[in-house]
Order: sequence, then C-alpha cells, then structure tokens
Amino acid sequence: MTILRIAEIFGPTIQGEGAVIGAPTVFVRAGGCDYRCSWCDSLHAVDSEYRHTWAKMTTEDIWDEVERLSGGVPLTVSLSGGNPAIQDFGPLIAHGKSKGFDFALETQGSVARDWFSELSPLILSPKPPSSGEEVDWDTFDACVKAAGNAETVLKIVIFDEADYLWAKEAAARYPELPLYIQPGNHTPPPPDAEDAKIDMDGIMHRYEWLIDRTLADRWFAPKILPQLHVLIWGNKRGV
Ligand SMILES: C[S@@+](CC[C@H](N)C(=O)[O-])C[C@H]1O[C@@H](n2cnc3c(N)ncnc32)[C@H](O)[C@@H]1O
Ligand SMILES: Nc1nc2[nH]cc(C(=O)O)c2c(=O)[nH]1
Ligand code: SF4
Ligand SMILES: [Mg+2]
Repeated sequence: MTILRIAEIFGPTIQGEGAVIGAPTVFVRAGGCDYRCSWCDSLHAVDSEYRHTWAKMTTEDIWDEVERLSGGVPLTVSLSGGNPAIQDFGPLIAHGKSKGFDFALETQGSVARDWFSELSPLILSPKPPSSGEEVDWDTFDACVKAAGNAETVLKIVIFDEADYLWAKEAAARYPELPLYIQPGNHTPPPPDAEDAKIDMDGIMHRYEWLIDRTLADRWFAPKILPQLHVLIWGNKRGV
C-alpha cells in the first residue's frame, strides 16, 4: 500500500499559473521538498518543521477527497507541493485516469519518475539564481525524457535581471517545449501565516517590468503570465 505525505487537498479552484491558467482544478499538495527556494510561496509544504501538519494518506484516502471536492465530475487534478516527484504518485494517477480524470504535475525537475509519461501536462519549473538553488541539468534532462510523448512545458519564475538572462539560456536548451514565464511574488507567505496580504503594487510593477523587458528584447517565445490566483486572493491558503 502506498502511503503519501499530503500537506493539503483543496478545490475546485482555477489553475492560477501557466499553460492551463483559468482551468478548473483540484489541488493535491504533497508534503516535503528536496529544495528550499529563498522565495518559496508554499513553505508550509516544504519546511520539515511543519511535517506534523502533513497527513499520511493512502491512494484511496486521497482519491476519496478528490471525488468529494469535484463531486465526482472529471477534471484535471493538479499535483504540486513541495516536490511531488519525491513520492510515488503513480498509483493515484493510474486510478484517477481509470475514472476519466487527468493529472498535471508541477516539479522543479530534480527527480525523474517513469509515471511522468502519464501526465497532461508535466510542468517543469527550473529554479533561477535568485532561488539560491542550482539545477542539475542531467537530472532535468532525465525528467524531460521520462515524460516521453506526454505534454511537457517549462515554467520559469523571474525576479530580476539575472533571473531573466538565466531563463533565456535555460529555455534555449529546450526549444521544443512550450514556455511560460511568471514574475515572482516577493511577498510570499510565512509558513504559519493567517494573513493573505501581499504587495499588489509591487507585484504588478514586477509583472510590467517582465513584459517590457521581454518584448524590448524581441524575445517572443514565452507566454508572460501573472499568478492569477495571487491577483485574486493574495496569499490566501487553499485557493
Ligand atoms: C510551490 S511550487 C511546488 C512545485 C515544485 N516544487 C516547483 O517548484 O515546481 C509551485 C510553483 O510555484 C512557483 N513559485 C514558488 N514560489 C513562488 C513565488 N514566490 N513567486 C512566484 N512563483 C512561485 C514555483 O516556481 C512553481 O512553479
Ligand atoms: N489557484 C492556484 N493555482 C496554482 N498554480 C500553481 C500553484 C501551486 O502552488 O503549485 C497554485 C495554487 O496554489 N493555487
Ligand atoms: S522547489 Fe518548489 S516547493 Fe520546493 S522550495 Fe522551491 S518553490 Fe518551494
Ligand atoms: Mg502556489
């Protein structure tokens, strides 16, 4: 029996980022991450200090909750975290797909899994210099390979000029993958935050900077998107 550490399951809400922005989805947020990005907006699912808040759930437990939240109506389930790839979501994905649901998964690309080939899409989010983490490109390549024919997209968070230049180089490694860039939320919630306040002016300013920077550069490959859920709900948890 597969037991998974789950920080939260919520929805239905809209997918706020990237390729299927605006699409109804239910989120399953895995607990635990092999990275610790300086600006992570989901530290409650990363910091082992919050481990006691993560539920130990079987595939069946998770599926029951997804069905309850979705009313049993098939949609795309978004697997995020933490890094969902450090746990075995293969059985959940197989079960959900047999019921007509699809699965998207967000990961930084530090662990490759054979079940990536069952995703639609696999969202790979390599981390730029401002994160304080460093990409192992061999492992990242292995993630792209593991996905095989499954839809795979790149989503890169950009905070500053160094990140921007890095994103261009990173994207150039994978010219065949659809590319999404998003401005960073420089006011991510502390892990124990009740308060959903953000610096909205600052976030919009960074978004405008990223659009201007990209277009002035005649870099037309990426779609440049905000975190839509942050614009609507700020740092509120569970949306
Ligand atoms: C919390 S992560 C979880 C999945 C996986 N660990 C990853 O990083 O891809 C989900 C997405 O949120 C992005 N993200 C995290 N913190 C952010 C922030 N402060 N501003 C903008 N995007 C952020 C990540 O880059 C990733 O694309
Ligand atoms: N609505 C909504 N969209 C999201 N897209 C990626 C998210 C994440 O934290 O992985 C996220 C999230 O937490 N909420
Ligand atoms: S890899 Fe993702 S979940 Fe892990 S610390 Fe970075 S942004 Fe947060
Ligand atoms: Mg998020």
